[in-house]
Amino acid sequence: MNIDLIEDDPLMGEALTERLQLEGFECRWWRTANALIVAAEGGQEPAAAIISDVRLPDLEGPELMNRLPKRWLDRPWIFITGYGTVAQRNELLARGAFDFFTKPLDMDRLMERLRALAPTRASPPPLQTPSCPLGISSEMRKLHVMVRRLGDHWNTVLITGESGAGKEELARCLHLETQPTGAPFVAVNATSLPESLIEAELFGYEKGAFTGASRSHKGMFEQANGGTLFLDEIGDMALSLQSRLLRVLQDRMITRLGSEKAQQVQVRIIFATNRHLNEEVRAGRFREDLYYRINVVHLRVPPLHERPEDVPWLAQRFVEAWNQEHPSAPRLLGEEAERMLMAHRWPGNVRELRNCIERACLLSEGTTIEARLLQPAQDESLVSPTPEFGPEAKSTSPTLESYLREQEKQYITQILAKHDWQIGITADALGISRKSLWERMKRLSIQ
Ligand SMILES: Nc1ncnc2c1ncn2[C@@H]1O[C@H](COP(=O)(O)OP(=O)(O)OP(=O)(O)O)[C@@H](O)[C@H]1O
Repeated sequence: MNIDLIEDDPLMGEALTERLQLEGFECRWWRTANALIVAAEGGQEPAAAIISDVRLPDLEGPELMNRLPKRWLDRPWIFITGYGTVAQRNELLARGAFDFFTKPLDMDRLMERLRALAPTRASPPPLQTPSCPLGISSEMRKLHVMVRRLGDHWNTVLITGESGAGKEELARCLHLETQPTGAPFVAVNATSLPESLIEAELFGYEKGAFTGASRSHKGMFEQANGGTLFLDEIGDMALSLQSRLLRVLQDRMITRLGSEKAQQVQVRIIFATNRHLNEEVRAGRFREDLYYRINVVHLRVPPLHERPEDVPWLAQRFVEAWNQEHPSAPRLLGEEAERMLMAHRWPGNVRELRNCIERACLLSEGTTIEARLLQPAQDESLVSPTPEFGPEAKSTSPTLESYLREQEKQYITQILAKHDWQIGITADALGISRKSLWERMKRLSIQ
């Protein structure tokens, strides 16, 4: 099915065109009402459906309907407006509009509406995904099917979901399954560092760009060149940084701090957040234009309690990972242990489950993991501070835990400071991955 899109805003136009094409629609994009009028008067046939902005620079969208030959009015018109009122909606519908959407635009609902208009459109054949690396639940399988469908055609993807649900895991899967082998995957957490440092981390800097910049440094965009940049916690990013990011999205050009020279990067970007970005837009904390630009394809990772089938499957994977690392002390999950895992709600999601299994493997005295060891640690169940696994919850030593936590925090902070808060170098110095460092910084509230 083909679609005529009339939209003057370049960001909105690009985002809509990209999404329509990903959904399998052909899209013809008109930047002004006049361009369309001239083409229609010259004999141009209308597409199967028309999407139009209400407020165009040269004409109001509804007025445009009056200026076009009749054959153009027989098509379903869908209007988009930033300032929708009930009266305007009723007026548009009375004039024959098929539907009316207000901004922030719900892309998924718009696509649903368009798909309903093309019931006979051959839907893409279901993909065979015999093994899904994300889980066995139907929700995770569906996500995997989506990943495969995106194939090589995506530039920007938004992943949402609760903390620890597996957004980065999904991002890695998207990268691995759609990018050439060996292409870089660079993950960066938008809130892990103060604003000034995150800019330096993202865009890089030249020697002497600021106090402490003793040598030039390649930013994350450059490091991800030819591959994927995963930008986590995008909903918490400062507005000034959002503006810079928007410019990069427009032309994929970056400029190191302290440099005059812009350079082109070929980077696909995956954004992730555990916030509702449309609410952030309404509250003025997130740029509306950036929201449109990144909301082209939206994948939502459901929290673990919405897909309980994945709990024993994931637990089993974590035990297997332990066994591979510790072949002399193999562990086994018994039935009682599995029942216990299934009974918990996992407010900290997969991260909490993984930590719980790792701890139980470590503390287990025999091969079969004792069910009593499968209690969530108190500081991981941030959403529900009360341990849900019975009275044994009190058997660990909080004093030792809090002591170790404080030591860990002090040591990491000290090494971060020593390396100018550069995540990559600090992670190397500590002998852990960047991701692990971010996770620890988050858990220990290191700002
Ligand atoms: N499908 C999965 N298979 C194996 N491990 C997983 C899976 N999903 C998540 N995990 C593990 O759970 C932990 C949290 O996952 P991840 O970092 O992807 O979550 P997130 O949603 O990005 O969290 P945050 O919002 O806090 O950044 C990680 O250690 C990850 O390896």
